[in-house]
Amino acid sequence: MSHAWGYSAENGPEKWVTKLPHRRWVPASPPSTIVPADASYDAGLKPLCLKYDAKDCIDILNNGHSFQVTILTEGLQTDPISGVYRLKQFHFHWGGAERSWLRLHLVHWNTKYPSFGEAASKSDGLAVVGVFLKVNRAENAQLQKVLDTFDAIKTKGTQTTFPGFDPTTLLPGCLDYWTYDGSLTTPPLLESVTWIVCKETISVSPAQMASFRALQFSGAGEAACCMVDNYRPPQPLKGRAVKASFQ
Ligand SMILES: NS(=O)(=O)c1ccc2oc(=S)[nH]c2c1
Ligand SMILES: [Zn+2]
Repeated sequence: MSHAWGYSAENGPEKWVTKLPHRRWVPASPPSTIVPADASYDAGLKPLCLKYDAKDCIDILNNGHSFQVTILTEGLQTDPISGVYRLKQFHFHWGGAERSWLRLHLVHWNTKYPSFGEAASKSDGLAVVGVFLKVNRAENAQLQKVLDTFDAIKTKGTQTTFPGFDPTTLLPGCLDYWTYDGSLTTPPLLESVTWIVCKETISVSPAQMASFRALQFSGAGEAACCMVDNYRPPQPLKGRAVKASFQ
């Protein structure tokens, strides 16, 4: 596997900061769990309104860290921060003791900037909607459409078309959320993310969790390395305020 960043002991989160020599500190990315008592209700926060049109769904790619679905559609219409954000891609992270959790990240960029790349370097450039997924008996039928592509994207660098998928089908029914400023959870760890984390979770079955863990970090022809624990461990809030859209 390449010496680039990853999630192993050799190239994992403890080593990432060494790859960012210009950084004297490790930017705080979102804590993996939010302590509701630490959040303060903000009546000024707008309802989370997510509208995506599946007609421009592009493809699904195993990028060696996770898999990512790229969709070119309208994104957040209104949001806790001003401006219109466009969905760029969504992906997942998964792991934990007893293989117990997954995180969905819907990545949006502020269209006041000319591109995602430009936006990613600006403090108000990105908005990532996070949804926690819990493993229990229930199976999410819409999510299964994503998992049905896994045979075609088993190894790093493989991709396949993924037409007509609407990511809103993966969202919980209630869109109450917490929001706070943070960073990307993977290199380059840019501090350009407004995190918007849904209070409600969605469920996946153990069989669906096993499908995620059967993907591989490794490329075809390399020693197989299962894609597991592809997440950055929880980071301290470092004094960042967490606001809640609900009481
Ligand atoms: N995991 S995440 O913080 O949502 C996220 C979103 C977009 C990204 O683009 C690069 S490059 N790294 C990224 C990490
Ligand atoms: Zn992510």
